[in-house]
Amino acid sequence: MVKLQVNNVVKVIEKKTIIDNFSLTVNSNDFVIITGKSGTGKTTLLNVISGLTRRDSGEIYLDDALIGKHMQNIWRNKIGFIFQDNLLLENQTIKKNILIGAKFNKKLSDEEINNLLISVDLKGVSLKQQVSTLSGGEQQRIALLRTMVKRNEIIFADEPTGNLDKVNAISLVKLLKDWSMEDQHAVVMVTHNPEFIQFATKHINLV
Ligand SMILES: Nc1ncnc2c1ncn2[C@@H]1O[C@H](COP(=O)(O)OP(=O)(O)OP(=O)(O)O)[C@@H](O)[C@H]1O
Repeated sequence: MVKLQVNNVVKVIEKKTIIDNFSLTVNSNDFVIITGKSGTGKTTLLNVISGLTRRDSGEIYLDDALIGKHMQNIWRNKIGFIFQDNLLLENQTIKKNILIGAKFNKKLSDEEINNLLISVDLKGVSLKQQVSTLSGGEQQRIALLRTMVKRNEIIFADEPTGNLDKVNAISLVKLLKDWSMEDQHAVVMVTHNPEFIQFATKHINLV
């Protein structure tokens, strides 16, 4: 099923065409990876097709509904974001950080949260523990959970492994991929790391 349809999108910044007639079909089970050298427009593209940034022309459809040039609430509830800087609430507990994501959805029991933590290899941490006591990789997994519990239909991720070492980076992308396959969430991820292409159902290299 087509989740997101991007047709001939153009983005011009300061008279420079950064995105030139870009088209993409994202199905509900797609794991799209966008690579490209620095400055090729990866972040700009992600921001435009996710509605964070206004496009100059072209069409974007989400679930067959044409999305206006400005992001709308109806669309916002369907999409989630993961960034390099995960912006957790440093002085709050693991539980509180995860539940921020569940706010618009349902209340999760401690047992459900513990099961989620196990699913991202964080067995043994306490729900009352401050997130600041976790390592960078562990914090990034909490950020991933926070996004997952929103159950958005499509996740846009911009260099989500940027702060992680190689082992943690690959493990995070695997988690994202497993989750997207199990629950049929689409993912569109921007990365400079060609190692992740192995996980892609669609790969786009910007030049
Ligand atoms: N707000 C802005 N004002 C001016 N130029 C911009 C702006 N945003 C992006 N650009 C330009 O658009 C081009 C693409 O930038 P973008 O950040 O999308 O590339 P990128 O592929 O994500 O790069 P990197 O891998 O280094 O993060 C660059 O030349 C950048 O200077």
